[in-house]
Amino acid sequence: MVKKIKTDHYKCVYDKPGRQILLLFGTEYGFSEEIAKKLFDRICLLESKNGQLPWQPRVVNAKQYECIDFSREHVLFVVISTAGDGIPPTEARHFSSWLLAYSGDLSHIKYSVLALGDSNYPHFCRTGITVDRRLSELHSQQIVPCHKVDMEDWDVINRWTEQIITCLDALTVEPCLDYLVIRSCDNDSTPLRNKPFLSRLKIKRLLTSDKVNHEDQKETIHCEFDLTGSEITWTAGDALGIYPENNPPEVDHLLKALNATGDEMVDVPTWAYHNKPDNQVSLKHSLMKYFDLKTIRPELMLLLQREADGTSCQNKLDSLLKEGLSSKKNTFLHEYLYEREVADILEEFCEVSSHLSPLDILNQMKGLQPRYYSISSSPLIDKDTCCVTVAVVRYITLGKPRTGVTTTYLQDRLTINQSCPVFISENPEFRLPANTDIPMIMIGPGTGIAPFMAFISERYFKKATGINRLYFGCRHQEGDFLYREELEHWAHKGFVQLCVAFSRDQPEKVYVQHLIRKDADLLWEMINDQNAHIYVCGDAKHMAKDVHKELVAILMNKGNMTEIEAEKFLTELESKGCYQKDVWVA
Ligand SMILES: Cc1cc2nc3c(=O)[nH]c(=O)nc-3n(C[C@H](O)[C@H](O)[C@H](O)COP(=O)(O)O)c2cc1C
Repeated sequence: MVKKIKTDHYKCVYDKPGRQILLLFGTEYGFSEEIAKKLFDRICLLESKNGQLPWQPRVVNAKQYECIDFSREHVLFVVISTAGDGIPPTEARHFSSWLLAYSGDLSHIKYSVLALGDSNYPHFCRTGITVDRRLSELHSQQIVPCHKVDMEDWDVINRWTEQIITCLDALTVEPCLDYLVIRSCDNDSTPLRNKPFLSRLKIKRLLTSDKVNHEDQKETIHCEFDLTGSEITWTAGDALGIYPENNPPEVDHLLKALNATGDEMVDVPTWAYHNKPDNQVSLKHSLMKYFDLKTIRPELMLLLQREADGTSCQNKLDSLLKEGLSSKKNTFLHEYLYEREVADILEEFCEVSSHLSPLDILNQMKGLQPRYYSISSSPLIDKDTCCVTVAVVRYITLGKPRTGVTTTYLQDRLTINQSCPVFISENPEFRLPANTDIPMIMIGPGTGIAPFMAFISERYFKKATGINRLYFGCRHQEGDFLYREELEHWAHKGFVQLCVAFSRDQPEKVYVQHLIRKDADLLWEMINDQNAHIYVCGDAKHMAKDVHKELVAILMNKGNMTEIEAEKFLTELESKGCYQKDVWVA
């Protein structure tokens, strides 16, 4: 059986005049690209009315914005996410800076922006909002209001898409011959998300103890990747993107649920790294490398529902989908999906899924995305070795053991001297102070310690004289005190002021924010008199918020500020780069 799945028709070249549309995406994790391509497909389905020439959508990655002649573009749809602590995705940063600095007239452009984000982060959808505002300042005409998407809220995405489709119906655009040639400017040799470097795993070591037997024992590893021969450069504070492979028994399980052998040949999907057009691989290979077996897209449920007419699955599917696809409005569906993987769903609704072809199902599956880990080593010390700190994810849902894809790939499957695709994700808003005398307050519990290992080793290497005060937190002193030896060595030398919160070694929980509260006088002096830089790394949802609250309390109590003044003070520190965060939502 040889069938096509999603050939790369997105790279099409138009050789006849038409009405052109630019679909520009800026992505860190691939979702913006997926939506831009969906909009492309939707536009392609539009029929021309009254003898008008067809629409000619072109999907372009914002990293290639230099190929675009904006004076020749008339219809622009931007799909862009926000990354880091409210910054544009790595590959869209030059575009974003260019747009902010551009002072020409873009009044001929009709546009709309879809801003992707996650409301758990303080700067929700900041990049999309900024792009929307800037286009409006440059006198472009907004034809559909900017929509903000909270995580994967398909209700909002579909609403935006449909508004665009309706708008296009009434839009008059002068047809012309397409000028856009993308490939000519895609000559950057630096390994990036879609062009990773195959890096050898040199060292892997367990950072947590396998001797003590706590019930809540963590499993965290340190991995060292060899970058020799790559053109990769990085700065302390950046992250390493790693492409994992799925677990073979889980792939076999899914193949069984798909009624496939795995030997069927399929096209390499369009999002695959090292994508060669018209390349074919076995279905098993494709599932190993390119598909997310864990996340169930609501579209898969819709597909099953469409096919469920008259079967015993119909009621269940109808009730799951009754409130729509939105994660906000249909928590019932999303909680249900959260506990399951693709194979579970296919098995549960096998009466329907057994009538679908593997390709029907594959076309509703999410692409396997790279995962990002803050780099825990400094390039000044060894530019060819890039280290990461990874907490291995294992959990149980519905009585079945589940695993995090990349974390167990690194721990259980990738062996020493084997290679995997990696690339750098820059984090320009998380940087050491240029002046080595500046004191630093670093707050990084758990794997949040990673970039501080890079920061401290770099400052140690440079013989920096500024104070390095580190707040680290873990569950148990004997168990998950990550990099204990290195940290205690630096502390012993007086280079690091080490403050550790062991949350579960006593009846009452102690976290980093509690230590910060106790050090209020000292921290106020460091911030107010010594212009210390504050760094926070780790969980955005709880830890970073609690630490922020504690900093506000210090400014109020020790600096006699009102809450509003304290918040303003921290915002100013943030805008001067003196309060930086590298946070994530687990
Ligand atoms: C490390 C990290 C940082 C993020 N920072 C923000 C943020 O500051 N503001 C926001 O609204 N969303 C933030 N997000 C959420 C992403 O914007 C959201 O997941 C989006 O759907 C990703 O789209 P993409 O795959 O096209 O990059 C962050 C996500 C991650 C993993």
